[in-house]
Amino acid sequence: MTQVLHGPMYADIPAPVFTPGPQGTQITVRGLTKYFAGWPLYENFDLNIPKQKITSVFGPNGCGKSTLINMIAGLVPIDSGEILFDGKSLEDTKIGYVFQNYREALFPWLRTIDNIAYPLKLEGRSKAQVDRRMAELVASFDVKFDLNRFPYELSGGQQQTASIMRALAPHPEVLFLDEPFSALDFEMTLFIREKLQQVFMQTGTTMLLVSHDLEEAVYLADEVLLLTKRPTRVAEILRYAAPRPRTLETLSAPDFIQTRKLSLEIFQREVRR
Ligand SMILES: Nc1ncnc2c1ncn2[C@@H]1O[C@H](COP(=O)(O)OP(=O)(O)OP(=O)(O)O)[C@@H](O)[C@H]1O
Repeated sequence: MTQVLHGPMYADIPAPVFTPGPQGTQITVRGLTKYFAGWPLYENFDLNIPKQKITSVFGPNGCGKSTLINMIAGLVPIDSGEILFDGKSLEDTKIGYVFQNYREALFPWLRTIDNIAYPLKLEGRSKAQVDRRMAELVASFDVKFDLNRFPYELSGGQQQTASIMRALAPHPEVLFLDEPFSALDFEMTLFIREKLQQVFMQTGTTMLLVSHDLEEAVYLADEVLLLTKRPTRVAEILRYAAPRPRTLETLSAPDFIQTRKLSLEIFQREVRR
């Protein structure tokens, strides 16, 4: 008589159990898979992004830094996997997004002030609530330019400042920034970088920042997420705990230099692999 030694060959494969990240995790990514034109970019990718921290995303060209934050922010569909924000879905989470290309980010037919207030109006806030929030934003960004101008009448740095103010207006739980400085000159980069740091210190908003510039990535970060070439995995996550505010002196401090050096070594190892 034939004995059945194993279970049924065609039993359904059980769905993987969702394992939440450790205490203090804001975004949990599990089993994320994304193919472009039949080629895997991410396959079964897991990640925990900490709450009330700045995470910088750095990695080889084309490894999928922008696609990663765009998938988490719901701008690019995923093939499979699960992404939760503090245990909630994206639909139940307030997010803000700052695009690299500020020229196309603001509505050209709205005055800058109305661009910034736009998400508050979408939320149905009263005029008094909008005015109060606008006053707070103007104070915290120390805005010196005329918000009644149209975006095309502003400099690039002023437009990007307005984009960041708009993204922060509704008090997002998470702020996504895709290379927010790359289209700005050096002076404006320094200015906006400091503003972002100030806002972070005031509000503790979780930020996920894609950067091409390693110095900038480390300077702002609590964690540097280093990615591999595609199919993309986490190469390493480096913690950088220098106190804030970080200043020009930070750039020559031993722990900053050490973190940047280690990031560069990991990056080069992954590029050569
Ligand atoms: N809509 C798309 N269709 C096909 N391929 C895409 C699409 N979007 C992105 N890709 C490919 O996916 C890969 C990752 O792109 P992504 O822009 O996310 O990378 P990145 O790391 O941000 O790039 P970079 O370092 O150049 O800014 C690239 O090879 C890109 O060509």
